[in-house]
Amino acid sequence: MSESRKPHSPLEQLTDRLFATERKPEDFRFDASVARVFPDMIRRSVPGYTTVIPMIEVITEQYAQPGSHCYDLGCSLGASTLAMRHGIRHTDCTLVGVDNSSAMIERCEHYIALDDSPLPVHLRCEDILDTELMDASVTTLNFTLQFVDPGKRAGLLSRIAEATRPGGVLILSEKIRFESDAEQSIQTRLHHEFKRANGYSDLEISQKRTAIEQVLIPETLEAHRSRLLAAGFDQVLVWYQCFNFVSMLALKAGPTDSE
Ligand SMILES: C[S@@+](CC[C@H](N)C(=O)[O-])C[C@H]1O[C@@H](n2cnc3c(N)ncnc32)[C@H](O)[C@@H]1O
Ligand SMILES: O=C(O)C(=O)C[C@]1(C(=O)O)C=C[C@@H](O)C=C1
Repeated sequence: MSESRKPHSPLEQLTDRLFATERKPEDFRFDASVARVFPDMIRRSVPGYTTVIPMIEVITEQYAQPGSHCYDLGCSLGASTLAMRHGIRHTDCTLVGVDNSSAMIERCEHYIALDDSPLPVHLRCEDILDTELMDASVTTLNFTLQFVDPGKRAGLLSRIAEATRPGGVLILSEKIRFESDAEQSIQTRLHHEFKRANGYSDLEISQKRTAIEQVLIPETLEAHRSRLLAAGFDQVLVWYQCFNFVSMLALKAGPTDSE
């Protein structure tokens, strides 16, 4: 077999060039071509991603409760799942990763197998809108809710809040939009500069923007905050922001919180 026809190993680190040449406009999907380059794509596209992932481990360590379930909803290749796995200190916790892209789940299995932590990871190739949630202490939606139909977001968050134990949390990372047009335009420009600094061309930035326009629907921080409170969480705080990307922590009050 010639060098160029060798099959890629499932874990080979490939550079994202998906939007580098002119292509016909099509909605972005998490298919096999995206799964192949995803570690490179998300690191070069989401400001703060390389900080958020290790902090998910720190937050999970604080809030994972013995005997509870921990969920990573929209786990992709398992970067956030592995951060949770390393943060969980209780051997009787059940860690579940869910994604409805079979290309992502297949590769995720390889990454999980390579990781040496003993806690089992249960992977489900399912829609997070249908997946069963119960007795949770930590749930993560790391840049996933933004891809869910806006009309279905409140129902999902209510189901998560209902499944969460007192003292448990939801880690919610999202691309956001801003009330003020002036701020929207500054933060978008800075995000695009971040992409440029990471080697993306103007063509790549503009074609990706068109591809995600109808698929990734950002909301304001206030919309997130009020919906999380309405869903049944007691407190919402922003623990990270870089340009138009934020990560929030939504908490359910614990048994000792009012003392
Ligand atoms: C930006 S990626 C998440 C990144 C990942 N959490 C990480 O930290 O590396 C979004 C993922 O959500 C998945 N996704 C989007 N909508 C979904 C849904 N309704 N049900 C299940 N997975 C979904 C996509 O397939 C994709 O893998
Ligand atoms: O907003 C953009 O330009 C992005 O590329 C963001 C984003 C994301 O936030 O998930 C979009 C799709 C890919 O999953 C990687 C990054």
